[in-house]
Amino acid sequence: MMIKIAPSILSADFAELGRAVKEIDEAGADYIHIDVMDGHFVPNITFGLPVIEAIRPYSDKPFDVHLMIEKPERYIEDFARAGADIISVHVEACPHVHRTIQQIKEAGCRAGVVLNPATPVEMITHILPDVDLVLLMTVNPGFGGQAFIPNVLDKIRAVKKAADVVNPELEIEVDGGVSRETAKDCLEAGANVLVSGSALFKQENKAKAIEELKQ
Ligand SMILES: O=C(CO)[C@H](O)[C@H](O)COP(=O)(O)O
Ligand SMILES: [Fe+2]
Repeated sequence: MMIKIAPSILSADFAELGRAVKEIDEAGADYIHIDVMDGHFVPNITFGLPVIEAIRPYSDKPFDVHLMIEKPERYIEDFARAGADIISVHVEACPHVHRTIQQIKEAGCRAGVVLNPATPVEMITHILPDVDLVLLMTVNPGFGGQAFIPNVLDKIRAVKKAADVVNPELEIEVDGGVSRETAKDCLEAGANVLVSGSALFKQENKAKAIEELKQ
């Protein structure tokens, strides 16, 4: 499957967000990864609907919206209208995750489901055929710049193995602590979408950094 890089704008300069989105678009980002946090599901607050709407004109690349919010079903249509192309919800935040996935598709978006590092893959086995993407957190969600949790590699392999049988088109995305070193392990384990925040935004030459991650 094609390797894709999804820079996380969590590490961008928020005072210059439009410019940052344009910069990573032109540097070859495949998706623009957007971390929405509510200060409740995770211990941090980032940004929401009006910010997504405001940055939408700065890139034509798919907006990959990672919702770290409680009861995300309340806002699916709003995020679709604000410009999301992919909406991913945490299984830990969704008691009726199958219903929420259908809701995302009905809103015209691709649907993703996310697992925290300690949540077993078995939690999503039964919805693998229904989702377009599985996002495996490789840090505890809430902040950029944390250390990669290597145990998650086994979960990548397990999702890949199951997806090959029931949903071969499934994208497997990893998020948190992805760098040149850890990217290789994730790709070998079966991931094809790499989120990168702090490691990428630290680099002056974003195009080179994106290309290096792919290699
Ligand atoms: O979802 C996230 C945090 O909850 C971010 O996408 C992730 O942390 C990216 O940042 P970094 O690459 O610096 O770890
Ligand atoms: Fe994220």
